Amino acid sequence: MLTEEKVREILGEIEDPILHKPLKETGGILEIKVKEEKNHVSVKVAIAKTGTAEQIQMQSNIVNRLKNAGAATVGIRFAQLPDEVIERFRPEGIESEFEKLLKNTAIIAVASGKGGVGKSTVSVNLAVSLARMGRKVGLLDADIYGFSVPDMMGIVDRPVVRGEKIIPVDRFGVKVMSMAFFVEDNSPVIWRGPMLGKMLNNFFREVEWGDLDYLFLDLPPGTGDVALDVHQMLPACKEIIVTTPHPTSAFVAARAGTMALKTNHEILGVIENMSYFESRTTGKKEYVFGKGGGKKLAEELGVPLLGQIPLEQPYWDDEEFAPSVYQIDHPIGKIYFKIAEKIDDLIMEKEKN
Ligand SMILES: Nc1ncnc2c1ncn2[C@@H]1O[C@H](COP(=O)(O)OP(=O)(O)OP(=O)(O)O)[C@@H](O)[C@H]1O
Repeated sequence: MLTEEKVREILGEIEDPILHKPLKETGGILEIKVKEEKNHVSVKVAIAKTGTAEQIQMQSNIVNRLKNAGAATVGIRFAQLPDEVIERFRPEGIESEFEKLLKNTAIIAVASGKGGVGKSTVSVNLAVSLARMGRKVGLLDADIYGFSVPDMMGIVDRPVVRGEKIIPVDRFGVKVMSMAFFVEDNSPVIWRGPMLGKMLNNFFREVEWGDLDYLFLDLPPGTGDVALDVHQMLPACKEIIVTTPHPTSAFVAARAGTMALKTNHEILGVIENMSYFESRTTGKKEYVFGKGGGKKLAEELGVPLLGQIPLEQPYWDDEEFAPSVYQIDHPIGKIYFKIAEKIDDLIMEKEKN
């Protein structure tokens, strides 16, 4: 008759197929139950990667060994080891999904000083424009309290969970993840700093982003905890600063820029939003929110002014309703496309050097 101790001893010697360490070292034995009357053993083990061919091999190895030791029947459940355990045991040369993402993807945080200047609108439209160019693009709505990306893109679907990973929602060819997907009925998120950092971490590590050329992060406005977390978590992250032409907006945005520079993050450039209103009938431009804020900010930070976006709403399209996505043939859609091309050139240039 098999005892729990004996089962533990047998399982303990079996190696995690990815980490090549025995389960007794990885802490991968989660549960052992022995039903004496039926001589049935059921176990739950955690391994570095579930759903692989190696898991199936390991499963038959466990069954064989336990049956050889006297079990009549064996039941096995698999779970995923926590990321921190995997990191501790990861053999040299094997990259985590997160490391791969950091290495192969241009991560671009879109920041602003003041709220309401159009940071989310800019993030969404840059992501969509790069996807229109044929790039593989992700967009993480890191504005955890003030999430708005899914609504702006007209997303009604919710992400699905596959294995241990969350699959982002695809919209206009962009893989989107947002806190909005995890709260009900637009209720407020009432969290403190550390929880926000943890959520951000989950968004990077537990979302199946796949291969991406670009991952845009729509940061919360200002220089708070989340912006700081992003800078610390993603050392290679680049930044785009959004401002309106108003001097105050540019003055406050400069602080977000300074924060990026102080934490050694490169700023790709400045985008001035709500730059002017252009009359359809006369073609006359009116500088409703003042003039020159974007140019001044770009000069101050020593970076290019990537573009100026006038005031206008997208065309409303009943079939593909997305309140803040400018169509490809919309005058503003064309401006975004040009800015996206500039960003792509800048990134390609840097890759070459
Ligand atoms: N160029 C534009 N023309 C007209 N409306 C615009 C333009 N850009 C943004 N808006 C509108 O301005 C409002 C604020 O934009 P958005 O939510 O993108 O700003 P934000 O800086 O991300 O705000 P928050 O601080 O809430 O994150 C939205 O209603 C948006 O539709």
